[in-house]
Amino acid sequence: MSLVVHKFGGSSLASAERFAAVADILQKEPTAWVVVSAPGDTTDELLALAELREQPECFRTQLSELQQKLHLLARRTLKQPEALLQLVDSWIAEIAGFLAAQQLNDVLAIGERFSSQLLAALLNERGLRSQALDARDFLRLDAAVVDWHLSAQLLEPLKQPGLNVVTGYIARTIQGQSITLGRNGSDYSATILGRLLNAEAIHIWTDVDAIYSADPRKVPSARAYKQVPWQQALTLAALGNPVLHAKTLSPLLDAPADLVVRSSFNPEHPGCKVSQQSAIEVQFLTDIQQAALVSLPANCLLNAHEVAAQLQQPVIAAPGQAQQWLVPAAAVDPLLSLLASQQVYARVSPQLYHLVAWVKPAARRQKQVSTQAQHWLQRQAPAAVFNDEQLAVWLFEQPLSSLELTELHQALLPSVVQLNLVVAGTGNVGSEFLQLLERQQQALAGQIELNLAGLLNSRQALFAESLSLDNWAEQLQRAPLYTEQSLQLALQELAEPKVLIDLTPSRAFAERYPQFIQAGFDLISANKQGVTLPLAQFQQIKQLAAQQQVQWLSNTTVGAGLPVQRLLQELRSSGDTVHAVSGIFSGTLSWLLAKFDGSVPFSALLKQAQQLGFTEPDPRDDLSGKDVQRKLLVLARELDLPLELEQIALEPLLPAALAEGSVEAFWQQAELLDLAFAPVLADAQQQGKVLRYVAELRIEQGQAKAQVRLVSVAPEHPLAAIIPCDNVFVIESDWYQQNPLVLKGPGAGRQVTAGGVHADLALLAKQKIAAAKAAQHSQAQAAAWVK
Ligand SMILES: NC(=O)C1=CN([C@@H]2O[C@H](COP(=O)(O)OP(=O)(O)OC[C@H]3O[C@@H](n4cnc5c(N)ncnc54)[C@H](OP(=O)(O)O)[C@@H]3O)[C@@H](O)[C@H]2O)C=CC1
Ligand SMILES: N[C@@H](CC=O)C(=O)O
Repeated sequence: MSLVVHKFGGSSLASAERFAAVADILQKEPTAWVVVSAPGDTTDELLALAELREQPECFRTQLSELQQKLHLLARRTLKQPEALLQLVDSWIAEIAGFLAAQQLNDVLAIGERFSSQLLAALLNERGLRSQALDARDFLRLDAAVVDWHLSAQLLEPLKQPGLNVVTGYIARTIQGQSITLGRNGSDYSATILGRLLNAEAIHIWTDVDAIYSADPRKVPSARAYKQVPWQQALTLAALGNPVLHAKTLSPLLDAPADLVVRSSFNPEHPGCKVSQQSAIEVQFLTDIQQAALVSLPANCLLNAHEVAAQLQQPVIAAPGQAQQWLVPAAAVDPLLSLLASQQVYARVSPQLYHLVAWVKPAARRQKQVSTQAQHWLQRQAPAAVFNDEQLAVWLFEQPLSSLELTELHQALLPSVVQLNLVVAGTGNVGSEFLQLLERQQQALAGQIELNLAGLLNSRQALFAESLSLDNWAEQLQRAPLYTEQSLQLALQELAEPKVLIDLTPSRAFAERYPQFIQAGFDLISANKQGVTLPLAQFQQIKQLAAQQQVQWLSNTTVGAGLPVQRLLQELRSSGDTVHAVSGIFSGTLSWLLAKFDGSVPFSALLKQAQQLGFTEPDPRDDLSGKDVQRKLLVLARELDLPLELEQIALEPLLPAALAEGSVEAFWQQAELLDLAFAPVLADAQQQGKVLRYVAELRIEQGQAKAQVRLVSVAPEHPLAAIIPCDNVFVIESDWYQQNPLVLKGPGAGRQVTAGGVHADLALLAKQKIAAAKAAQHSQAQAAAWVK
């Protein structure tokens, strides 16, 4: 069974209300493991108390205040606090003795012991089976290194069903002395426990629900990430980021668990996942106020990561310079002592620097910074620059102000509008669309970021802050199976603006458009099912889209990349009235009938058309004329004609015997097509004509008459002179009566269709850019009015 370890920090346990909020969270997870820190500032108060040891009066006053504080918290949290009050009194009575015996860690342990007892008691009062566990009863460290074997052995008999609430921050040495795990020690306890229990995930509950691209107190425009790839989290941690510590991540280096940072103040938010499986691309800007540059002798083989782990301080090898290390000022002396103990004598820069590091986007591995960033750096003139594919480090002689850091952040991570893309369907059209996406991203870079945030096929779905285009197929293959509910949840959570691009052939999927619109999506469909739903259902989606002010673009549903719907829209918006639309609407049938001369069997040609990506997933949709019937309906609806599919007369090409059964069964008997088509071709050839499958919509006195059928035309007929796969749209209108308007070109295929979908996307992107500019403009105007 999947197991999650939840860790709650001091701010999540600072009051009775916070304990109640934590219990509310755990109510939904009745079999989880929980790690707790001391409530609020209790550890600092215990440390302050220890310092007052030589001043008995002050010591007694502080001790009594602490006792009262813990009593009050227990009373406010529990209905029956008596047992815990007695326990607190016994711990308080022991403090002086511990201090006299120089056992400070036993004193510090009181904070976590109190939290675990209080939370377990509260959970029991709520009817959730739970026990408090003192981590010192199982967690053993030998010279600051976890003894995994012994700890696991000691933990085994302590496990109980229900909730196990474990003290964070504290452990024991092999010799049995209490120890603490240092700064952010409870996070470390949680990941150690996660590994001991083989947990699926460790949720670190704190007061933020994201990991930011920079410290939001210094850089107000910092981006909140919902997912961070493991490797980048490690780099960020190595740089001393306060949200993630290298030590916290270390137990999970060779374990498959995810680490999730969540806010106990906003428990519905899924938080930020640090995932080993993530293929997303994020970047960070982080700084260290006072850093020294340490130069090591050329023959020194020490590794900065290992030294950092030993010192529990950030020690970073300067990118591209293994013998030059960067360390915070406070770590210089401990580092020099450690080096000296190994006969390594290093040179330390005479001055301290303000270090600014840029953790680069993982997928693009940029070596160059943007021109804007280059200009900024020229102006600021850093004293030293180190750069490799993953990290850039600049050393400045003066500290950078918050404004300067914000400028650099803006230059490195420009805040252009981001449009989140979810692509449904990764077959012929979908994979070609993804192939073309990078070029479109680059073409629109600086104006809008076309961010691939979700991908799905009929089984699996993959969502992330930003998906890499390099290996989307492998990523999707490894992604979990989804249900309707899980998919809807993931779609709902995605930030707006967002567009769902439907490249599936599925009617069931198209019937979910109202849900997608309600979740805030614009829609782009190559799938014809949505635009050809029964009229009432279609109109309901159109109305909903209008109400929610989202777009529904579907230009590729007819003529693939040919802009036939847009042409009709333009004519109508210019005051013209369309009287008829006719022509060849099927790329597959156009190709087959132009190629079919009897030299190659019809069934073999059909197979080729499928391989070329022209046919529908089920080619009977093409042969039956249904696909053409649908396309004619789409154009009729574009002209606001209230037509249903069944009102379009259809003459199928497909022999009735092949209409039933699976696609596989159809392909097995496809030679029946050869028998059916040979006489049709012979008949046309005898008359000196060619075969064409045509569609026609005529509007006479407000009444629409529509039909799709096979015809034979003379070689001089306009529909005879085509290149195989061409679609031809003949439009008759007030202004194009004698000489109709003709649109002609390839009407099927991966590239033209994917290109057409990109044309819809570019149109939508332009609208989003314009909307963002309009919003900025009105904000600026509002600001001017306020002044
Ligand atoms: N080919 C062309 O020239 C043109 C095609 N179109 C339209 O584009 C669409 C895609 O065509 P094409 O790429 O050739 O088809 P493919 O069969 O090659 O790919 C279809 C994709 O849709 C996925 N899919 C099927 N059902 C669902 C569902 N219910 N939910 C999510 N995903 C689903 C499939 O998943 P899985 O991989 O799991 O099977 C597959 O990835 C069709 O609607 C077609 O009519 C429009 C204009 C031109
Ligand atoms: N199968 C269709 C593809 C485009 O819609 C066709 O052949 O026209």
